[in-house]
Amino acid sequence: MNKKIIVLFRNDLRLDDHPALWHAAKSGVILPVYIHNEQFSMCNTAQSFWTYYSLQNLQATLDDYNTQLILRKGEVISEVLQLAVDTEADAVYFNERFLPTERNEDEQLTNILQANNIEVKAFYGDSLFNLSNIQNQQNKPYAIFTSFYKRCLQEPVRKPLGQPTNIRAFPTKVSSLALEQLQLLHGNWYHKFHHYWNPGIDGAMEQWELFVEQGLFGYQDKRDYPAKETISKMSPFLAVGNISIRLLWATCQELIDDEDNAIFSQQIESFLRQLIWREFSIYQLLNYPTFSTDSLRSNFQHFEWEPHSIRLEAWKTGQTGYPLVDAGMRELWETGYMHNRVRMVVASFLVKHLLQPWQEGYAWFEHTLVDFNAANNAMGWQWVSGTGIDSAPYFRIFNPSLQGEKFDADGAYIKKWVPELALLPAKYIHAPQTAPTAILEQAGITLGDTYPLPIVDHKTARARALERYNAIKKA
Ligand SMILES: Cc1cc2nc3c(=O)[nH]c(=O)nc-3n(C[C@H](O)[C@H](O)[C@H](O)COP(=O)(O)OP(=O)(O)OC[C@H]3O[C@@H](n4cnc5c(N)ncnc54)[C@H](O)[C@@H]3O)c2cc1C
Repeated sequence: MNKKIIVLFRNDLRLDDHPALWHAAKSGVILPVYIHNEQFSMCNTAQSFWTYYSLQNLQATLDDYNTQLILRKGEVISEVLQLAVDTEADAVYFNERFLPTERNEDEQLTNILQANNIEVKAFYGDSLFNLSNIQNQQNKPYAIFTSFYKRCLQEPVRKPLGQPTNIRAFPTKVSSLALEQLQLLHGNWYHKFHHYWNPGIDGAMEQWELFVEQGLFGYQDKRDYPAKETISKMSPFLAVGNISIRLLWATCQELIDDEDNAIFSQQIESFLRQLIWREFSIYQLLNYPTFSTDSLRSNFQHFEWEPHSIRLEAWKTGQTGYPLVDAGMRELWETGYMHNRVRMVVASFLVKHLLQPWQEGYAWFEHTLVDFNAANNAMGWQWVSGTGIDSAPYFRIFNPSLQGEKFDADGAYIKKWVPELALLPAKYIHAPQTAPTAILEQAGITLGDTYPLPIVDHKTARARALERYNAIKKA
């Protein structure tokens, strides 16, 4: 009963429904540990801001149990082994992860610890379903989302475990680095993120309750409109595990089961469907280990991209002359987040209008998104680029101006993030170059000076992209 157990915290920075912690708390005394590996976790990203404040919040929550979170920096396997030896730990518990590099690391860690007679227990990680059990009738991975989705709905989702009632710390003191020594924060780019987010366990619960109260019951109808705040914004909390995906699922199921909510069940189910998109992305990462680096459709190896640093920079900085694209890219830089509809439009624009390899977009999102997640990011880019399985066909090319007219009809989203267009009437806001000179003057806009002219012409860019695509179709 008094086993000494090290519990590793990685992308599960919470106490609630944390299987490794839950089982360790029942079996002995605990040493909670977080090891920052600069090699794997990219430094100086928007997500390191999130991790920093999540760790701060996790430590504060553990204080209630008189337990210290031990922080270390360096190579994970040797750090864990050293800690286990120094503290005479009997066991190391952790929740599984999904990235190939992480799975490899966990496997090596397990082997080394076991070779040193230290028990290792790995618990199922942050997915709703046991994805390794999900295969089609030919015992192959599902390639179509709808079939995968229907299959998932037949699988049980384990109820969330809650928070351990008691956590008992190791009896002896163990040295820890101070949070600052992990050097997660560099420069001051992300200070402004505090205006928009409250990372950590408490912030996750607040955000979730707010969404259930104000967004969930209208989710399906409004989720595509970036100016309407009816999406959950749970993605950054899920990315580092401030909240359990199973808790979101269980809350929604309870609401669906409540007869008073019968007329809203479709809205709630639509939200659950998005959670299964998240499962589908993890599933692809598990089945295709190079998912986040290589196009799954092999004919794209022959695609003639046009790497171009000036175009790429214009896209990154929101200076393309396409207002919806620019609004999205500036929202991203300002807040570390971008609405899903706009992510699809900016991604399509980069890959198809500007002919930049999708991996460039993936890398920029990895750097700037507070919700960066390799599986979702890879699926998003491969879906838009037409390079993935069950993805949008390459020849379907979004017209960014029409997307704006459809999903931001009055231009409220654009006006918020591209303020130099704020005085332009809605009729012209999605394509300022079509506005008469007098209207531009009244709105204080000089195209090419206060706001860029379109970096490429839509029709020409579309034709060029289709030409390139036809070339690989024949290859
Ligand atoms: C090019 C591109 C890149 C993306 N990169 C990421 C990324 O790095 N991290 C990330 O979490 N999501 C990514 N997405 C998916 C999606 O845009 C975000 O999950 C969503 O915008 C997050 O906002 P939300 O939490 O308010 O979502 P909601 O609409 O409230 O959905 C709830 C949850 O469902 C899941 N979800 C919703 N849409 C998707 C989707 N299309 N694919 C997978 N899961 C989904 C997310 O976990 C999300 O938090 C990307 C999409 C595209 C097109």
